[in-house]
Amino acid sequence: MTVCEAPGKVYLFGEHAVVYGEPAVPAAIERRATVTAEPRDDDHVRVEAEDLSLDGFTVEYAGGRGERPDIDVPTPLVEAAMGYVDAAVEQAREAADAPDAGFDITVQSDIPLGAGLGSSAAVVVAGIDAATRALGEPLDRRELAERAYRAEFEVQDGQASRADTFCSTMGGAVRVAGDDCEPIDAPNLPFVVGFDGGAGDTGELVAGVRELRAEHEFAADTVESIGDLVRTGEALLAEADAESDPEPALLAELGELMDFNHGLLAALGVSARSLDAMVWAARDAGAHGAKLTGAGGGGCIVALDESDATETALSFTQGCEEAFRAELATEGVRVVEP
Ligand SMILES: Nc1ncnc2c1ncn2[C@@H]1O[C@H](COP(=O)(O)OP(=O)(O)OP(=O)(O)O)[C@@H](O)[C@H]1O
Ligand SMILES: C[C@@](O)(CCO)CC(=O)[O-]
Ligand SMILES: [Mg+2]
Repeated sequence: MTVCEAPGKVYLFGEHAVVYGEPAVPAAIERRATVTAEPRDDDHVRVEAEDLSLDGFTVEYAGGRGERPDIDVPTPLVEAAMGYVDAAVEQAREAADAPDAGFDITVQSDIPLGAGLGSSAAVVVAGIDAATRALGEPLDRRELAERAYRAEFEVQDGQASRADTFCSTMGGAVRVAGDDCEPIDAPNLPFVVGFDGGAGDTGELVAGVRELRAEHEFAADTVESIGDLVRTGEALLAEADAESDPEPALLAELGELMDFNHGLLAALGVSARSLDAMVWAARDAGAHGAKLTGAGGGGCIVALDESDATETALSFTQGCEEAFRAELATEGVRVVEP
């Protein structure tokens, strides 16, 4: 039995624009998905994922005792729920050159699903790592990250960047632009997360931005402007001392860029009333800056605040279900049991 765990992430800036080759800077956070993989004697895959729940289904039964009910769960729902685990198993089989390998897989996670904290990437990264190790074919981290990207790319119908999967694999803060992925030195930033209890569909939201961008030059310019602000942010991080606490002036400048980034994401149509409400609550509480994180549509915002004020304000904000401080996860995917 092999157990691996991989972290979720917040975007300091650059989500969505990163899909079109602009740079982005995500940072891994100490919320993890844990995947257990146990090889089987046959080629079946059995998945236990207790965090996945279906909204509703129909059961049909003839009444005879001992007969199995026919449970009607719409195929797209099952596919949506299972897609990432399935794609991770496929990548592991291919990497280990074991097309018929079967597994018992268990997924547990403290990353909310579809909320912008990279739950899909964490599940895919930990899943591929656990399954390849269970087959005795561990991958180096670059190859693991690349395969995890391919899995997300496939499930999201070609609408994915390498940012989430690379960040979850490596841990810490990273910079991703196209296929250029590098860990970067960044000071330990005081991230506070607000979660509205909801979710957004990453594939759909990315497709929406893609359409807008194709239709209007000003939308394409907006995507480019996000890239410009990320380049400004990167330069600030490069000058900062990664070993000591961030200077107030750095936090103020990063915060300003985060505020700007949220405005541009909202212009691209990926914010939501609940996300805007949490962003404003954070700013009113004195956060250096606040923005939605990840695909948007619902889910989480991230703010910068070294004091408790933002977390407290968010916990009293209507529409915010949970507020918490997110510590930087300096270690990416790791083995819990060999
Ligand atoms: N604990 C889990 N168990 C099984 N599958 C999971 C789990 N967590 C996430 N997933 C898979 O990931 C999907 C959510 O991925 P999606 O990309 O939409 O959101 P996200 O990764 O949380 O947010 P974002 O991509 O915006 O950062 C779920 O529908 C499910 O298929
Ligand atoms: C919206 C997006 O940029 C981030 C989702 O966490 C999509 C991606 O990069 O794959
Ligand atoms: Mg995702």
